Amino acid sequence: MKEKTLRLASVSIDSIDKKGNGVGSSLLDDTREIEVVVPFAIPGDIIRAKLGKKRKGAFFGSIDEIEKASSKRQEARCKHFGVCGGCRWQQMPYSEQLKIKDELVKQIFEPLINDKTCVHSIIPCDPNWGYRNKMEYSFSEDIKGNRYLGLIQDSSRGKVLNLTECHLVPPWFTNCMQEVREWWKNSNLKAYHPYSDKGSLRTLTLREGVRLGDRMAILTVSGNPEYVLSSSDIEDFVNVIINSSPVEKRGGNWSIFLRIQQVAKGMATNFYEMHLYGADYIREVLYLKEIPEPFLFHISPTAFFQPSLLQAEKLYSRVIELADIKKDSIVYDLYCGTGTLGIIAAKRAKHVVGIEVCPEAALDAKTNAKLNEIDNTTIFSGAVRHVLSQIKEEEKIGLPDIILIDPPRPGIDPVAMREILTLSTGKIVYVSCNPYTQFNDVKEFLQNGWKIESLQPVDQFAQTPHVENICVLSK
Ligand SMILES: C[S@@+](CC[C@H](N)C(=O)[O-])C[C@H]1O[C@@H](n2cnc3c(N)ncnc32)[C@H](O)[C@@H]1O
Repeated sequence: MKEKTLRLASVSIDSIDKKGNGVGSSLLDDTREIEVVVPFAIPGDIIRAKLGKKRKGAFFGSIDEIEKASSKRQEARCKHFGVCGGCRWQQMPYSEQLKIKDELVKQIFEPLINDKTCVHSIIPCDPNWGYRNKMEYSFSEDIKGNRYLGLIQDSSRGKVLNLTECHLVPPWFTNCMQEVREWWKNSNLKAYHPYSDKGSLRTLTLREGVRLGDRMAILTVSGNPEYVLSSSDIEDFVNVIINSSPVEKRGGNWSIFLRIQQVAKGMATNFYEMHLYGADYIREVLYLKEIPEPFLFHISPTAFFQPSLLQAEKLYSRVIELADIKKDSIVYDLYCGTGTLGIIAAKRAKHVVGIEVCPEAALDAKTNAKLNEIDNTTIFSGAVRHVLSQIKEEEKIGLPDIILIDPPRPGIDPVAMREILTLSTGKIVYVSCNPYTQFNDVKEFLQNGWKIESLQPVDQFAQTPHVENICVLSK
């Protein structure tokens, strides 16, 4: 097949877009100024870019050659850099990444803040390599039958890279994933193909409870009955995982699950979990600033946990500091996950209410309250929008003095927002891993009489463009 020749343009990169791509301008045909988005380019670079499609007013380009490198450019650490969609900022020193993230949060919130708003400097990610405690790898097969297990390639619509190194995770993740790839290559199992609904293997998720050395592996497979795994396939998988790092050599537990993902046209996707081996959770221990005793958390396979232990400790310590909880405070912890923030807050508060939609995480939150000898919390399993209206109707639990909010990336849904706005409270501490959706929500709070007290960015995602942000609101 003849390869399409793409037009070339020299692009001076001067900014970064929402996804962390370089953005710059170029003169097309020496006359027309165009905007070009170039993945892996950074401000100060002059790039000869191959021009692709125009999307939302800008051309999408790829690096053909770096004509002049930015003075900030450095050698990437990983051999997969530039292809892998995992960490896209390795070509910038970490100090530069922090500067950009710090500026980005200020830029996003600029229309909502004034001279009185306290904008704190970003809390760095330390260490900024090897910090992740969870990674999901995808199985894929091409038409020639070549098999791939690894991360999705950048800008590729799901093409998978056979990863052999990764510096965001501890080494055992990559070793274990490679052992699973070898096992798969010697088996008759096919990778799942979403368009045809054929094949078995979808993803391999690895998680770690860092302090106690617990490790979890979750194999997600198709729910199509034609492609179920045999008991010997499952047994082999378990053995591969256990033998990849035997517990006798390292301490800590293995926890292994099979997750069955059932898709049917017009129906919501269903997940079923089969516990295959070891404990049905991993444990994590957290140390918080100015709280002498450590906290212990059990985490189920489907439950959310912050992606880096050390950054989670810094994030939670800062949230508790900014919330300034008093002995008689009633605290609501919305989107509470395994109960982490609420349980820590409960040490200082009169009562804490946690709300979490994932039933397994809500159950973990109840277990975690007991494990930490906390008896002043009530955990509700359900969506924030439903539980808040139920709490108000029943009038058994007092209204909050402080609300902690930590929703998923899309932010607070409109019905939940309406419910939160009807709660009379003095303070909101809003944590988000997506400052863009956080900005929209905060704008709505401001339209309803709230004001921003402070902003505190926290870097939980070094080597990537993502940033976490805390916003404190008062009324
Ligand atoms: C970013 S996590 C934060 C969890 C927790 N605060 C922590 O630090 O571990 C967001 C949590 O919100 C939960 N969630 C998502 N949508 C929800 C909803 N509509 N109502 C309640 N919880 C929801 C998710 O299951 C997830 O546990």
